[in-house]
Amino acid sequence: MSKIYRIACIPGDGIGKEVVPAGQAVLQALAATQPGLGFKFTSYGWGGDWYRAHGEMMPADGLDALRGQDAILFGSAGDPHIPDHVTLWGLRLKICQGFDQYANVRPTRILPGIDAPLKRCGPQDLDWVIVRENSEGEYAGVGGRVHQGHPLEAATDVSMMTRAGVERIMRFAFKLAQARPRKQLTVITKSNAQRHAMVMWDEIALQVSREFPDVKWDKELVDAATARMVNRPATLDTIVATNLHADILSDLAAALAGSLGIAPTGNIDPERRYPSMFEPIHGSAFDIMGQGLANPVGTFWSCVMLLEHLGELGAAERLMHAIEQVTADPALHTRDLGGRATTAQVTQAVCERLGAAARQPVAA
Ligand SMILES: NC(=O)c1ccc[n+]([C@@H]2O[C@H](COP(=O)([O-])OP(=O)(O)OC[C@H]3O[C@@H](n4cnc5c(N)ncnc54)[C@H](O)[C@@H]3O)[C@@H](O)[C@H]2O)c1
Ligand SMILES: O=C(O)[C@H](O)[C@@H](O)C(=O)O
Ligand SMILES: [K+]
Ligand SMILES: [Mn+2]
Repeated sequence: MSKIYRIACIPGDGIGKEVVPAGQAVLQALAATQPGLGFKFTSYGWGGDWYRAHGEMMPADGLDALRGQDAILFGSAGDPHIPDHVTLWGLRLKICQGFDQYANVRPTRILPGIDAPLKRCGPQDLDWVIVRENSEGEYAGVGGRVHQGHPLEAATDVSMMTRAGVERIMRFAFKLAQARPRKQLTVITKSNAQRHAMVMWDEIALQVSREFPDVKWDKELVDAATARMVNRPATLDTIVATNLHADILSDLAAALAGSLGIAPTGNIDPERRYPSMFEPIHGSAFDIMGQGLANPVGTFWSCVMLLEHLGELGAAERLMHAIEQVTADPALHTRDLGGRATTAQVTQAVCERLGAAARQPVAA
């Protein structure tokens, strides 16, 4: 039985336009070497260029086009000539919130061949998954601005947390921690300073923890967590944090594992009411866009997560193996990793490794 998955591709802006086609190329190479697996890609030219032409980042009814797809492969929202809040809210958040993709999952490991910056941290010491609450908190969008330009101008961004929202992300994180070998979860908080919503966050963590007696868990204030990530990385495994805290911690995690260009993410609707969306955690990278220098590995690893979400575990494993063979070779490192390889060379190398793997005789 042949399965053709429908994948919506939204390159967006900046290096998103370079890494998403690279991701499609490796998925295509995977399908070409695996009978019974296929992809039908539909690309959407939404983002900054669409905004210049139509006055919005994506069409008002754009979610309807995505609704019937099996998954979404996303690049980045962010254009040097459009305010960042317009691009982010008009595209990425419109999809994440519109499809209630409330669990943002961000694995970090030091891949083979990567020279990570911490001198006392070997690959075995850093193997984390950060679970980012992806629907509310600091990204609730609640707030306002009045009397602009006047001395009495005022502005607020209100972090909104709901019991339902916190319960579901805690449950997701405990379940994920339970499925990992160490069964260990660290709940990131700031309930010393933020005395309402973060206190509720802590209380709900404790309540949900009772459903998972086999998971060891602890609590860490977010500022101390940054130091722990650097000084005692091996004491962490699964981590759950609010929308903004996890956004920040995951860029730090990516840097500690070698580069922002490697880190993947899935914006997941665990209930599968809507398609989930996979993307590298990085943004448009204005400083290198259009030069063919972007590291596509974060997008490739996001494709692995996409395949896992679709239940294609064998294909996911094959792709991850090909990625790791390529990162193991310093001649195939892009500039962010200290190398000279281009996006195209890394992409071709992963496609070649997939072809070679397909030709290996299958062990009986
Ligand atoms: N999910 C998203 O759509 C998303 C995520 C982050 C930032 N953004 C947007 O992107 C724009 C730029 O944001 P920023 O500069 O803070 O973050 P960024 O992630 O775009 O770039 C930060 C630094 O990391 C480098 N970098 C990032 N990805 C790389 C890759 N694949 N290969 C090599 N180097 C890479 C960049 O060159 C830059 O020096 C902003 O508009 C921001 O809002 C969007
Ligand atoms: O806050 C943002 O800009 C986004 O969350 C982005 O940084 C991301 O990590 O997706
Ligand atoms: K991105
Ligand atoms: Mn981010």
